[in-house]
Amino acid sequence: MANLQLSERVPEVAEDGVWLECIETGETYAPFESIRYTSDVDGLLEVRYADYPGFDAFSGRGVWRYADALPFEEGVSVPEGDTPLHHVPRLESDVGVRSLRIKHEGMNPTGSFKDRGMTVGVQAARRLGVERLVCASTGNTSAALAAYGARAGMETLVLLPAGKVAAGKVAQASLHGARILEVDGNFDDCLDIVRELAERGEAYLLNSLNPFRLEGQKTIGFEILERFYEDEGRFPDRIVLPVGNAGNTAALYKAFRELVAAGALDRSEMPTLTGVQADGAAPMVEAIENDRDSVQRWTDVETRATAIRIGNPVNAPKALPGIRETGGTAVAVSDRKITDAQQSLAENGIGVEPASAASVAGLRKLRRQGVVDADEDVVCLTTGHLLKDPDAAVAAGNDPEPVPNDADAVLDHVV
Ligand SMILES: Cc1ncc(COP(=O)(O)O)c(C=O)c1O
Ligand SMILES: N[C@@H](CCOP(=O)(O)O)C(=O)O
Repeated sequence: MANLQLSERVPEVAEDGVWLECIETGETYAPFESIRYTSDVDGLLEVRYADYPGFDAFSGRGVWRYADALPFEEGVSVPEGDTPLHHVPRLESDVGVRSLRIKHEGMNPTGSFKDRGMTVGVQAARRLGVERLVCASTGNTSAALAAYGARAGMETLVLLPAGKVAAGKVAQASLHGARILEVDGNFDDCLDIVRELAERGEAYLLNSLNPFRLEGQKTIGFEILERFYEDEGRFPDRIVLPVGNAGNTAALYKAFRELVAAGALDRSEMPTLTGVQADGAAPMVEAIENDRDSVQRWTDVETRATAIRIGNPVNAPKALPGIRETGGTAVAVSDRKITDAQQSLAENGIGVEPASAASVAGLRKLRRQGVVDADEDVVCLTTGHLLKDPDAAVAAGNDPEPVPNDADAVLDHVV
């Protein structure tokens, strides 16, 4: 059973009040010594700090506004974070909750939340002096790693499941100069290979197994709480998010635990974490429904929301306690409902890729089931931009209508 308690003792291995801790064994590690943080460690690592700051310590903008809660003062930055928390009054009344806001992470520089992780993760790579970066990806991680690796002047390898990555993401990885290695397997197979490369010391792994990645991603939680409080004078009751490798679920829970440790948030104020997966790739939902402490890997996964086509969420040991400790749940939705939600968001002016829309589809389902109450304040996380997956957008949107090259004929056509 994972121990996610934020310890009070500062171990000798700490550098500037920062260390790594195994969540299974409690073993502590120097933060910037080894690039093989997956080999001799029994469980997932988490970054721990001697001090946890409250909201009043934060200043500036974007991810680095939260530098006091991060392992570095600055990172390899494009810059990232500071994404909108949209009001959606029509969708709010359609879903039937007291308030609904959309935190649109698609507005990050490469179009997904991964940038928040990479600004910290690639800085860690710099600090470690590594030259070669690697990731497995359903697309967005590869786009972000390629961009941040390029900015840091590092060699970047990305392993993708052949034929299963949306066009916009491959285009990004390609133009930013990553070597794109297409594997005849799914994302989980790619991650197995990447872990082995990292364990052999051949490259620095920048998937969300890397604890520094999740430090950047926890700033989503800080931003949501700060902005919501500024607007409404209270914290949201619930955050609904799509789940793939479960990094964001783990990262948001860490943000809440740190704010509690700082005395800036009461435990009872932690928003309820609510994960959403696609019907065809729902191992986390299965674990929650069966009250299990770990997930069982799904070897056959399929969904139109290719970003979350994942059968073995590596952050489950951090994320399952996050869902349970906040009183949350997890739910699976069909591809049809994901597309409906993508269309609803688009009708409200918010363009997202399919995986992102899973959050709204999940909220609708839970509201219908009465799991979410009508008097709740809810934030849905939308994780990637519409242009990431142009084929899905074209399939879900209106078809172009051919018209003659003549103004009168165009008017005749539109009346
Ligand atoms: C667009 C998008 N949404 C959601 C997810 C799932 O996020 P997580 O892996 O943090 O659960 C991913 C990648 O995994 C993604 O690319
Ligand atoms: N959706 C992800 C899958 C990998 O997730 P990571 O957060 O562990 O890097 C992607 O975009 O590749």
